[in-house]
Amino acid sequence: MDEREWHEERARLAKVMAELRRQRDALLASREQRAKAIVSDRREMWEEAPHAAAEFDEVVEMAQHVVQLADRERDYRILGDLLRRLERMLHSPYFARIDFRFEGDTAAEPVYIGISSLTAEETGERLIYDWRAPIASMYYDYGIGPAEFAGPAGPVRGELVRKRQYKITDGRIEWMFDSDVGIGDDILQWMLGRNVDEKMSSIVASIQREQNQAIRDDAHDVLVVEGPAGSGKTSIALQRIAYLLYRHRRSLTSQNVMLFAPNRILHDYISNVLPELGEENVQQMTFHEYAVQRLGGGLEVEDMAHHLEYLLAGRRDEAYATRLDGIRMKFSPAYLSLLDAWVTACEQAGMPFANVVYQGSTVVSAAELAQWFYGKLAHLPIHHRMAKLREAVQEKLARLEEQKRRQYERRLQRGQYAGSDEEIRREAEEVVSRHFRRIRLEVRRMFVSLGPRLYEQMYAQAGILAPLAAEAGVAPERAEAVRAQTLAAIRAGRVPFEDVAPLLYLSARLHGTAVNNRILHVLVDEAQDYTRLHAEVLRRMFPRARFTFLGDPRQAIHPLVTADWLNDIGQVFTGTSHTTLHLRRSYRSTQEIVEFARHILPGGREIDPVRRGGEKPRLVRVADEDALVRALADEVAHLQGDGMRAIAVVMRTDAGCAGLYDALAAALPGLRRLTAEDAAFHAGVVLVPVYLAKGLEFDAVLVADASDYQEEAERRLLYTACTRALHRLRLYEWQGAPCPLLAQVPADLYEADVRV
Ligand SMILES: Nc1ncnc2c1ncn2[C@@H]1O[C@H](COP(=O)(O)OP(=O)(O)OP(=O)(O)O)[C@@H](O)[C@H]1O
Repeated sequence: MDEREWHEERARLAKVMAELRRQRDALLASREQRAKAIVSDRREMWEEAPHAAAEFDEVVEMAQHVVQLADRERDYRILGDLLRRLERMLHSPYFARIDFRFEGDTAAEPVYIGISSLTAEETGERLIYDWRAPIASMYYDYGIGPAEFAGPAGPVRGELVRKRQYKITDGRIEWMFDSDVGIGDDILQWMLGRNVDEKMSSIVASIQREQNQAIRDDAHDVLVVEGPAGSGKTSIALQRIAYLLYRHRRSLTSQNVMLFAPNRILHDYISNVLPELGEENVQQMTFHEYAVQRLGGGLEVEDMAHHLEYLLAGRRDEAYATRLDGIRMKFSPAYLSLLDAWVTACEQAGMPFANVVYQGSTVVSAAELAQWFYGKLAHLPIHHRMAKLREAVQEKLARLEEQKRRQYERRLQRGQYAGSDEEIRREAEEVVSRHFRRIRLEVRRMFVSLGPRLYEQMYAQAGILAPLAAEAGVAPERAEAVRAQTLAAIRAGRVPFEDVAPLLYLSARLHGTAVNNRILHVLVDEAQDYTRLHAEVLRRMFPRARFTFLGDPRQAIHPLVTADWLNDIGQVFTGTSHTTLHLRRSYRSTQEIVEFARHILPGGREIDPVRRGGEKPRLVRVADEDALVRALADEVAHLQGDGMRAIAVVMRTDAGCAGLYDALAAALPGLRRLTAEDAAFHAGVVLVPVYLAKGLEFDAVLVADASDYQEEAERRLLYTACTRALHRLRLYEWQGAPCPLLAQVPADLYEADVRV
């Protein structure tokens, strides 16, 4: 790039910076004025607040004051948001420019692209386009040559004649260069060569074409994004949220979007991306948190982490074997039919209603509920019946409350209570409505508990699992053992992981519709760890939502979960428009790490690493635990010397981490152990079980117990562990106990080392 171009670009940047500063200063002044007005409004309001016996006019005036104050406060907040956006732009106003020649024109127009748009106030000139604007999509989708974007009246065609990328920091151009294909690999290399930060960053400056398609898909109700480890699925989820919030800004706010991720650590790790993009964080949940919320208190619901720990580290006894048989049956497609059949049966008879009892007396009896349910409501579908039943109970309670209130009022009037009629009425109302609030809570509890009771009732039927057993390859008598085990758990108030989705499904069938109408878009990251039943539950619980599922079947860490339903999404979301996008490239790890990791999996060869060279992974053999600890400590020191900050010692289980922690912490002061109870990501040196490391990334990964991955079902687990690494990967085996899952990895893909 020649000096003249540098000069022009610097001059343009100076013009943009001057406009940004002008707008910032104007905003600051206007905000200050508003702040003063708010303070004086508040003071005036308190000083002139009408006294208790105020005239009607005074009260009306006061109410107007309150509304005006609320308006001013809202404006003040909006100004604050705008100001934050301008401050961010003052730091780095744009990251790219495309020059586009509209069809029929002779000259090309430069289009500068940044996190937000900017228009010059005096001239109306558009100085920067938001990366989400339709015209900006050409930056991601095309190289030099013919290009088009979606205009309001159809495609707008023309030619891209230049594509330029910038790195601007604190209003200074650090570098810029032109590229003629996609987004220059140089930039990508530069972005990927960095070290892991405390939190994930946005990727707007280098979104790749295949990713852009996923981010901007707006034509489908259900979108599935499948791609290998490090292909940017989590990044896509977040930039897609930002895109949807922009595109539908009149009808969609952050309150209407829900993001499911596997654990709180990951939630914390990604929590900066949306604010960085100028958007508020959306609602984030784990499926477990959602289940606890839906199923009400009083039940002990097992989460994924504790469940996996049990599967991987639990004692292999009779109970363990029974549980495994149970999981096989409960994850099979036929289980859904069994649950449906049970609901159908209960539509005819046997719904497990309970008496609603308050202070020893029955307010609504189970028999009465059943009479309504199977009587005048019998013609309705079950969830309508349930809604009507609730209404009927509410009405009955309202009548009862009125009756009680009158009774109580009469008692007060007859008694010693000294007060005006009005005071007596108010006193009676207060006391009685306090009681009825509690009764209503009891009613709510009874309805919420119907799901678990229905499930328990199903498991109380001998032979109920028999039809499933054959399909899941489980002997009939084993099915009875599963039944007894599940029944005992549910009766003890425990909900094992494999029963959580079924239970929620039953609840959804019962209470279905009226829930979560506010949520209009649900995104599910790490979708490969969900079963079809999970998806059925989500569909029913968010009836107005569109869905985005992002996952990688090769990283399904549950040994018995196969996310086949993701390939058959139309079966779950019948009657919706849906599509699946496949990503091929992997951005996280060096080429050497991807090469190594993909040999762990059958069929892993299709993964296309972005060409970024590094060191070969190293396989280290150690004699005993002392040698392991020494080798790990030396390696960490060495990696830190090379500038790596985020280093994970990954083990198969939490029990493994607990066993190694004391010895390793003595050799590595500052080591942190991450457990399922943690809610924050730390970019230092951590000891972590693999199922908690999923979704995260580290500069270097040290798989401390490679010898322990012995079973075929654990391939995906080992693959997931290895693919957390950006730059360096080390695996440690016991001498004489090689990991059979590494047998197919060609010897020239790693370096072998022996430490004794
Ligand atoms: N287009 C891109 N430009 C720059 N960096 C990218 C791009 N796409 C992905 N990355 C980076 O690659 C890494 C992996 O991305 P991300 O975590 O979103 O992938 P993933 O598919 O969710 O991975 P996994 O399935 O292994 O959890 C992140 O550091 C992300 O910032």
